[in-house]
Amino acid sequence: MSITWFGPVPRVTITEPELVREILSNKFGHFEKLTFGRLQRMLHNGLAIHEGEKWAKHRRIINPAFHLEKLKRMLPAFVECCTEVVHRWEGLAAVDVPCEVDVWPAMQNLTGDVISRAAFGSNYLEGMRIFQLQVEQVQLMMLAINRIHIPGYMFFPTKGNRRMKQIAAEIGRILKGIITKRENALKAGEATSDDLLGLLLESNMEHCRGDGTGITTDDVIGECKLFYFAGAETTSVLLTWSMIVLCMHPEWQDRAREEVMLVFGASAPDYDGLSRLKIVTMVLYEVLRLYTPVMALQRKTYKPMELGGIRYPAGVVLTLPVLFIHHDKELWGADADEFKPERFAEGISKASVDTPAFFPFGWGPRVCIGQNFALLEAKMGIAMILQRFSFELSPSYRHAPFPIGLLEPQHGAQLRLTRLP
Ligand code: HEM
Repeated sequence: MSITWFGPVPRVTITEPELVREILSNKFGHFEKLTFGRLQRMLHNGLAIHEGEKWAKHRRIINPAFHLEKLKRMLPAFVECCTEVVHRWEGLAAVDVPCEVDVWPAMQNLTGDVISRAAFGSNYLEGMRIFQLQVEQVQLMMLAINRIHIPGYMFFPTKGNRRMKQIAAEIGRILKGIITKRENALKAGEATSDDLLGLLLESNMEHCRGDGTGITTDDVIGECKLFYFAGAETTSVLLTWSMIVLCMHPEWQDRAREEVMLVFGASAPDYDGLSRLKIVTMVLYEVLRLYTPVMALQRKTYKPMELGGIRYPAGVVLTLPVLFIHHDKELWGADADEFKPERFAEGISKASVDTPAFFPFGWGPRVCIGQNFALLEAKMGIAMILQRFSFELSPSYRHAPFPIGLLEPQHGAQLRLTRLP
């Protein structure tokens, strides 16, 4: 644990996994999530990140979208999106003649496409445009954060700030268009409420009936934006690092491919088969440990409280440095920095020494809502790629994990893909 006083707000970094779990479990309601106030203002974006009763209500409405049965029904959409990527690559690579591809943008498109279909069903093409705009928005924000030294800079009419406002307006316009179309279709009995937008709109209708159970149209928009924001880049980073790491460790690439071929042969992966992929799952967990996409979590004490024998007043910001914890030699052993998927052979709880210390999706009531979605998507993507290609690092690849929002490959992920016979 380390304590720093930064301006008027005391900040504490908590590295003990037991305390991290206690904070994230929030049993006694002492902690609140830091909503991205400043970040959201910079994004000109009303993401639906709430606290208290409002959060609980949203979670009640959205959770059904992630039930196992719903996820299973999304699989054909996952297959379609992954097929598009591998077909594009098959067009570039010949058997025995490798082609060079930066796989990162391809993975970004893939995960944006998947979220679009899951969220908007038949309206997914309009949704894809939102995803591209969100990517640009986050890039502009990161540039601005690195430049901001002047208070109020984000409100200056600079080129970047003007573009961010334009983007926010365009996203709002597209979403309103999708929502109106879908509402009309629902009224005409032509649409189902199977996708996320359908669920949100059903709830919005309840809100309009005034029984207090539903959410407003602005909330629907905020929720759709949050989906892209939380679900697309995180999963694309996981897929990208997985491919890079499998290049660095060809023996694991071979083992993972053997497993995939044994379970699926040349057929499209199905849910039951994906659940049986042990090696691929171990590889993904080890990538999430070493290249944790969300590097740190934050909470704030809501009232005076005691933690690990120390008393804290209200208003203290607690940083939980997940990436650091995932590399701690005391928790993971002397080989903590090495890629060793076998440490997950007996599951997550036995992977670390003495106490569970694996938090890529957070923990407790606010654990990532999309973790099963993300893992299913990543398994599907990796399995379909392994079925068709072998891959190695290109000589132009430079290994540079870069902590910019998420942990990203700074110079891209240039790989050489060879089609399998
Ligand atoms: C590898 C992929 C992913 C990673 C590493 C990841 C990581 C996380 C983490 C660490 C949190 C907790 C933040 C906190 O406690 O402060 C979180 C929350 C969340 N994630 Fe994910 N996520 C991933 C994929 C997804 C996907 C695919 C979706 C949606 C389709 C999603 C939607 C959300 C939402 C809505 C929350 C907020 C939950 C709440 O506040 O109750 N995530 N994610």
